[in-house]
Amino acid sequence: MRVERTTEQTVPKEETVYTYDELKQCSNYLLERTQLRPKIGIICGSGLGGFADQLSDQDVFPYTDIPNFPTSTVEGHAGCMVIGKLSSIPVVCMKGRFHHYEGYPLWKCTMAVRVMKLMGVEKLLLTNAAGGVNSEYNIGDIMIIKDHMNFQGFGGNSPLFGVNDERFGPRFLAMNNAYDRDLRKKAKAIATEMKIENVIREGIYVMLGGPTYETVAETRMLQMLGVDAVGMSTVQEVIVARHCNMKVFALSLITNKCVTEYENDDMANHAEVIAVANNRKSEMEELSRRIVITMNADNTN
Ligand SMILES: O=P(O)(O)O[C@H]1O[C@H](CO)[C@@H](O)[C@H]1O
Ligand code: HPA
Repeated sequence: MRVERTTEQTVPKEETVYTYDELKQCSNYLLERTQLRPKIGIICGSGLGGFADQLSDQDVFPYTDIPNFPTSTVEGHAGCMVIGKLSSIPVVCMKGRFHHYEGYPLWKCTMAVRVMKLMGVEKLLLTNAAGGVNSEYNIGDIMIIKDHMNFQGFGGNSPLFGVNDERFGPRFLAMNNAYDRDLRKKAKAIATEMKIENVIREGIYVMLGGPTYETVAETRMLQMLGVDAVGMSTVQEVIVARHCNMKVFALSLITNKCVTEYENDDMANHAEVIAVANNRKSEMEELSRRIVITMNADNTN
């Protein structure tokens, strides 16, 4: 089902998943318009798209120009693909991701990961803004994602639902070590070099459907389950990236503390999420830059 918006109404329509050829059309469109051949892909979280501005020799493609592409509708997600060089390394960067709550099915939210794969991308760096569930986490902490809980999967939804196309990957997929152990270890060493180890955490991310933030009862449940941070993205992209055998590394910026007391009137809000992302911009960008250099130097697969 797809949700198609008109000015007055929301009309659900039948829709089938992208074919291999449709995704190939997208990757061909991009490859025909850039000299660069990136092997590293980046997906930027809410308010974190400024990362793409660091790239030199940029070729910029608004999603609205790329054939078959969805559009970004959320503030803090500019909605373009930037191909350029980061410290001389060719990369392709999504400045704006697609979320399930925007009305896109999970297979549609993740289509750009497969487009990147068809372009030749082998490694994926993802960032997101997330709420701190772990009571020891502070606003502005940067969490290296160690693992996730796929709540959509528990509920019977997956970006891999439907007929499996073996050209992308296998029908059944192991998900241990989804967030590459070696890259996580190296990222911690980089954080120490940068002298930001005091704000670095490593933990478990969960994606809920949104767009509501969590109730007190939901946050308490997540704490009991061992969740450290909660957001509304990333998990589906990681599943699709692992399905096509990309190496994955991901960072959550803790933009707010989830409320666990009924007497607490703090209200999570997107303006605060964007503001915190803006404040931590330089650390997130420098850490990500150094991780890209590390990913580029790593020849294992
Ligand atoms: O995960 P990203 O895209 O960073 O965005 C996060 O911020 C928004 C909520 O403020 C949600 O979309 C949540 O997922
Ligand atoms: N909950 C869910 N998603 C989020 C949050 C949150 O508290 N903060 C940023 N994205």
